[in-house]
Order: sequence, then structure tokens, then C-alpha cells
Amino acid sequence: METPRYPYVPEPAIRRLPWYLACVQRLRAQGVEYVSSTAISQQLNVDASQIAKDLSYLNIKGKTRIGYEVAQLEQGLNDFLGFHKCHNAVMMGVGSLGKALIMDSGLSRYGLDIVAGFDVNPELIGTEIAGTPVYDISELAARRESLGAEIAVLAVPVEYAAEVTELCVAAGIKALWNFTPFHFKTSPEITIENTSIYAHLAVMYNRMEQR
Ligand SMILES: NC(=O)c1ccc[n+]([C@@H]2O[C@H](COP(=O)([O-])OP(=O)(O)OC[C@H]3O[C@@H](n4cnc5c(N)ncnc54)[C@H](O)[C@@H]3O)[C@@H](O)[C@H]2O)c1
Repeated sequence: METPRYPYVPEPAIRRLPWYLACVQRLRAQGVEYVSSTAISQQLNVDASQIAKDLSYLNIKGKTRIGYEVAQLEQGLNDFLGFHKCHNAVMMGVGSLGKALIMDSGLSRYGLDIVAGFDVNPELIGTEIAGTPVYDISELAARRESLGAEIAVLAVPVEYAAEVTELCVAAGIKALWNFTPFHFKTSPEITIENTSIYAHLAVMYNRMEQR
């Protein structure tokens, strides 16, 4: 097994890193060469000590009184986050959400390239969505390797989530970005990331109530 390039980083820290990256990218565009954790902290409302700790997981250390070199910090964050690497993915379920994700050009800026869709609907099979082919789900195992995809994005109706996931595992998929409300627990066979835009809405509604 390959040795990981970085030590284990806690999930809350990983979730903060893209915010640091966006901040550092803005600074570089403004021609700023060095930045302190205090300056980043003022923009993002995260403790400066927390920022320094998060960055230390990536082996990025600031210099006393000068801070972090912006270009180096951006490079380090990009390397760790993998946004500059290309990760081929397949879309499982090409309905309204699946189509929207295939058409979102923003994903490729974050290293995710959806190279094919798989569905059961005969009206979709054999078509293309923004140049991305849609195949019959029964062809996943035969096509996965040549598509170079180790990631599947799951956007099927919730009642099919478990069976489509099994198909993905059997086809050699290594990670699942799950958009269905089926909440997968961790699995020994596959990395699973459950995502819900609705959960964020719930937080927003709750905070509005509390204002
Ligand atoms: N996480 C989020 O924020 C979020 C947002 C929107 C939708 N969703 C979820 O995403 C899923 C898709 O939603 P939608 O609105 O796109 O639904 P949809 O009905 O428009 O699309 C579902 C697609 O899956 C296909 N499908 C059905 N069974 C399949 C199977 N066994 N294998 C492959 N494809 C199959 C259908 O033919 C259809 O094209 C649902 O589970 C929904 O709850 C989540």
C-alpha cells in the first residue's frame, strides 16, 4: 500500500482549507506576497491559532513577523486539496440533479471531471449531456476502467441508492459522492461522502429564526 503523503487531518480542518485557499488566491491576485494567520483570520472569522494549527498539518509554517509566503501557501493548499489534479468520475443517475452536476463547469476547477453518466431510462441512454455520454447502467463494470473513473457521484432515487452503490463497488469504484438522502455509514470497501444542500438550508432557516 502507498504511504499517504500527509498525516491524518481532522475533517473540520479539511473543510476550512478551501476557505484559506480562496482567501490566499484573492491576496495573490492583489499582488500580496506575505500574509499572517491574523490577517487571514480577520477575513474569515476563524481564530489565527486555529489557522496556524490547520496549516501545520500540511507542513506549512509561517515565518516570525513575516507570516506565510502567499504563493507557497497557495501551492501547498492546492497540492493537499487535490483541486489541481484531475479525478475522473461517473454520474450514477442523470435526472435533474445529475444533469445539473454534469453541466456545472465549476466542478472541473475543483479537479472533478464527470466523464460519463449511467442511467436506466431508455430515453437518456445513448444521448449526451453537454458532450458527456450517457450509458446503460448495466455497462458500468465493462466501461469503468477505460473511463479511468474511480469516483461515482450518486444521484439516483433514494430507493436505488444501496443497490447502485453495490454495483459501483463491484465495478471497482473507490469513492462515492452521495447526494441521495440515504445516509451511508463508513464502509471498508469505499470512501463515502454524504452531501446535502438541504442540510445547509436547515442551518440557514434555524439561524434566521434566532436573529
Ligand atoms: N443532496 C442534495 O442536496 C440533493 C439535491 C437534489 C436531489 N437530491 C437527491 O438526488 C437524487 C436524484 O434527484 P433528482 O431530482 O435528480 O431525481 P430524478 O428523478 O430527476 O433523477 C433520477 C435519475 O436516476 C435514474 N435512475 C433510477 N433508477 C436508477 C438506477 N437503478 N440506476 C441508475 N439510474 C437510475 C432515473 O432514470 C433518473 O434519470 C434523489 O435521491 C434526490 O433525493 C439530493
